[in-house]
Amino acid sequence: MEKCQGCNYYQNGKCGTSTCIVEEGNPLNKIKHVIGIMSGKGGVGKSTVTALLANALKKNGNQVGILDGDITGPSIAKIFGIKGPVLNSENGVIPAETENKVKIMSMNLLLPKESDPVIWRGPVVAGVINQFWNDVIWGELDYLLIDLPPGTGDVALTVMQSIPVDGIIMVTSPQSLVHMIVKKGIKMTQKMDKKILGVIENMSYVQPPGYPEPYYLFGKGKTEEVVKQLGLEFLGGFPIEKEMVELADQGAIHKYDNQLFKQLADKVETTIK
Ligand SMILES: Nc1ncnc2c1ncn2[C@@H]1O[C@H](COP(=O)(O)OP(=O)(O)OP(=O)(O)O)[C@@H](O)[C@H]1O
Repeated sequence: MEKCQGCNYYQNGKCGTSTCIVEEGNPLNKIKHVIGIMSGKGGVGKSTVTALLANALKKNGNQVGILDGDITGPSIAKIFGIKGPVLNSENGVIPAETENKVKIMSMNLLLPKESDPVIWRGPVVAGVINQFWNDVIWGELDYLLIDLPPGTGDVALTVMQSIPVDGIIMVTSPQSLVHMIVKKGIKMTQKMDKKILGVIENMSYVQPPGYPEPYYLFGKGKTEEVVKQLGLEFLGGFPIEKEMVELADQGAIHKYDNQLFKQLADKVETTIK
């Protein structure tokens, strides 16, 4: 895995060319659509949004996979309660499967201990993404969601250059600082000629039990305004949700249901067909 540099990737015993090309992927895979979940800044809830969207797409009757592109800070396996190691076959790596039958490939499923750090330079990390695309037997999927690491670095670049991404969903939290950083992700996506499906605001508000109105800790409507100024679609605001975090911490995020994500899944299905 550590043999190739930059856009290079290790396949069939040799490194690919240094030019970034769109990869065909494993011939055993029939992946209809690829969607990247991105944000400029860390900790805004990308992995949470990825997991909840995957659940909603699955519930709508789709075959769904999640490629955890956050190689150095993977959290997808943990919030679904999945542990490695994943199995290898002669045709490639067999992804793990969640209780609700979402396929998952994450760096944590390859590490001896989930708390072991991955201390690799960017190009090596980017190479692993290509391997997760090429060497994992995803089989037939309607949607592969890629949970990108925060920022506009090597991994985001590799995903946009070498994987046929149909669209990007941007995740932000309501603070203006995050808006500024999210704009960088939006500009990068536009430069790479990828479609932005819209922006979702996570941790929009809080509604403690017994309170009649939602409380907007960081102000109401600012994200929507910024998103509209950029000519993009605002996909809605998801609140700070105690029940969801408790389930995620127990490794049972598949048990959480939410109408906003049902709507998001419906939207994805009608936009990307
Ligand atoms: N709507 C929410 N309500 C409450 N807690 C949330 C919400 N969304 C995310 N969190 C919590 O915030 C933390 C960060 O979320 P998450 O891992 O999804 O963010 P991320 O953007 O993927 O982070 P990273 O930058 O590390 O990849 C987690 O503990 C998660 O449970």
